[in-house]
Amino acid sequence: MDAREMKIKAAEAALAHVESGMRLGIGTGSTAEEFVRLLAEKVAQGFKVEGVPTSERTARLCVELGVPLKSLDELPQLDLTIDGADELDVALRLIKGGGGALLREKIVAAASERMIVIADESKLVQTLGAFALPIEVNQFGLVATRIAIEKVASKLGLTGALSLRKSEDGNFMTDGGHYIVDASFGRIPDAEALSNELNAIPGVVEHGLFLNMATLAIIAGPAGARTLQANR
Ligand SMILES: O=C(CO)[C@H](O)[C@H](O)COP(=O)(O)O
Repeated sequence: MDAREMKIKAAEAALAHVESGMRLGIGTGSTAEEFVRLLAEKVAQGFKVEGVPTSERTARLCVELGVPLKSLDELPQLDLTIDGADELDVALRLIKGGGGALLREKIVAAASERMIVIADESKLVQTLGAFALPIEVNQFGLVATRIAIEKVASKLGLTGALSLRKSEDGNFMTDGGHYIVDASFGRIPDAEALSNELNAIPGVVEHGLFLNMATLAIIAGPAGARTLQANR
């Protein structure tokens, strides 16, 4: 089974948790897109859902495939969000934001009663951090914010480079008009401490550590999909 087939397996298993009439948060990334494709097939057969997309990219795909959308202001309380992740551990701590949608993804997940993460097994790690942590920062004061992030990293004994994410035509810009600094820490032994410290930096708009948010993970491997339940 190749990586795409594993993503489809995880997305199929997630679809089984979706009931007609649900208000759904819809994630961003290649795994979430497999979910959107499957969801669109059900919608075409008469399944009723209303989706809130976590990015412009996801919104475009939903519109193209006929998945009905609302804004989060129209549907501020959601039943379930289905989203991918760049890394997760068995405690269902996540790193997200590889696709640059972390701010809207976190806002939508926080507005949802439940969050199901879908991923292929390559995303499951012992300790978070091999994937560079995306940190969304305000354009104003970028240098000062970088210095503040470096100070936090040093205080927590984290080493590794910070790099400003680039796109083809300059700095990568999020849907919210912010930049992303990717922090290659290698290992993040205390994700809670790092999250708290980053939250206290004014120029940090949001970061990609999603802690205590996912309620279930569906991990697909060659033998099929298995679930990990949050222990809370
Ligand atoms: O956080 C994300 C986007 O901001 C994605 O969920 C994450 O990058 C995983 O993407 P993919 O399913 O393509 O591996």
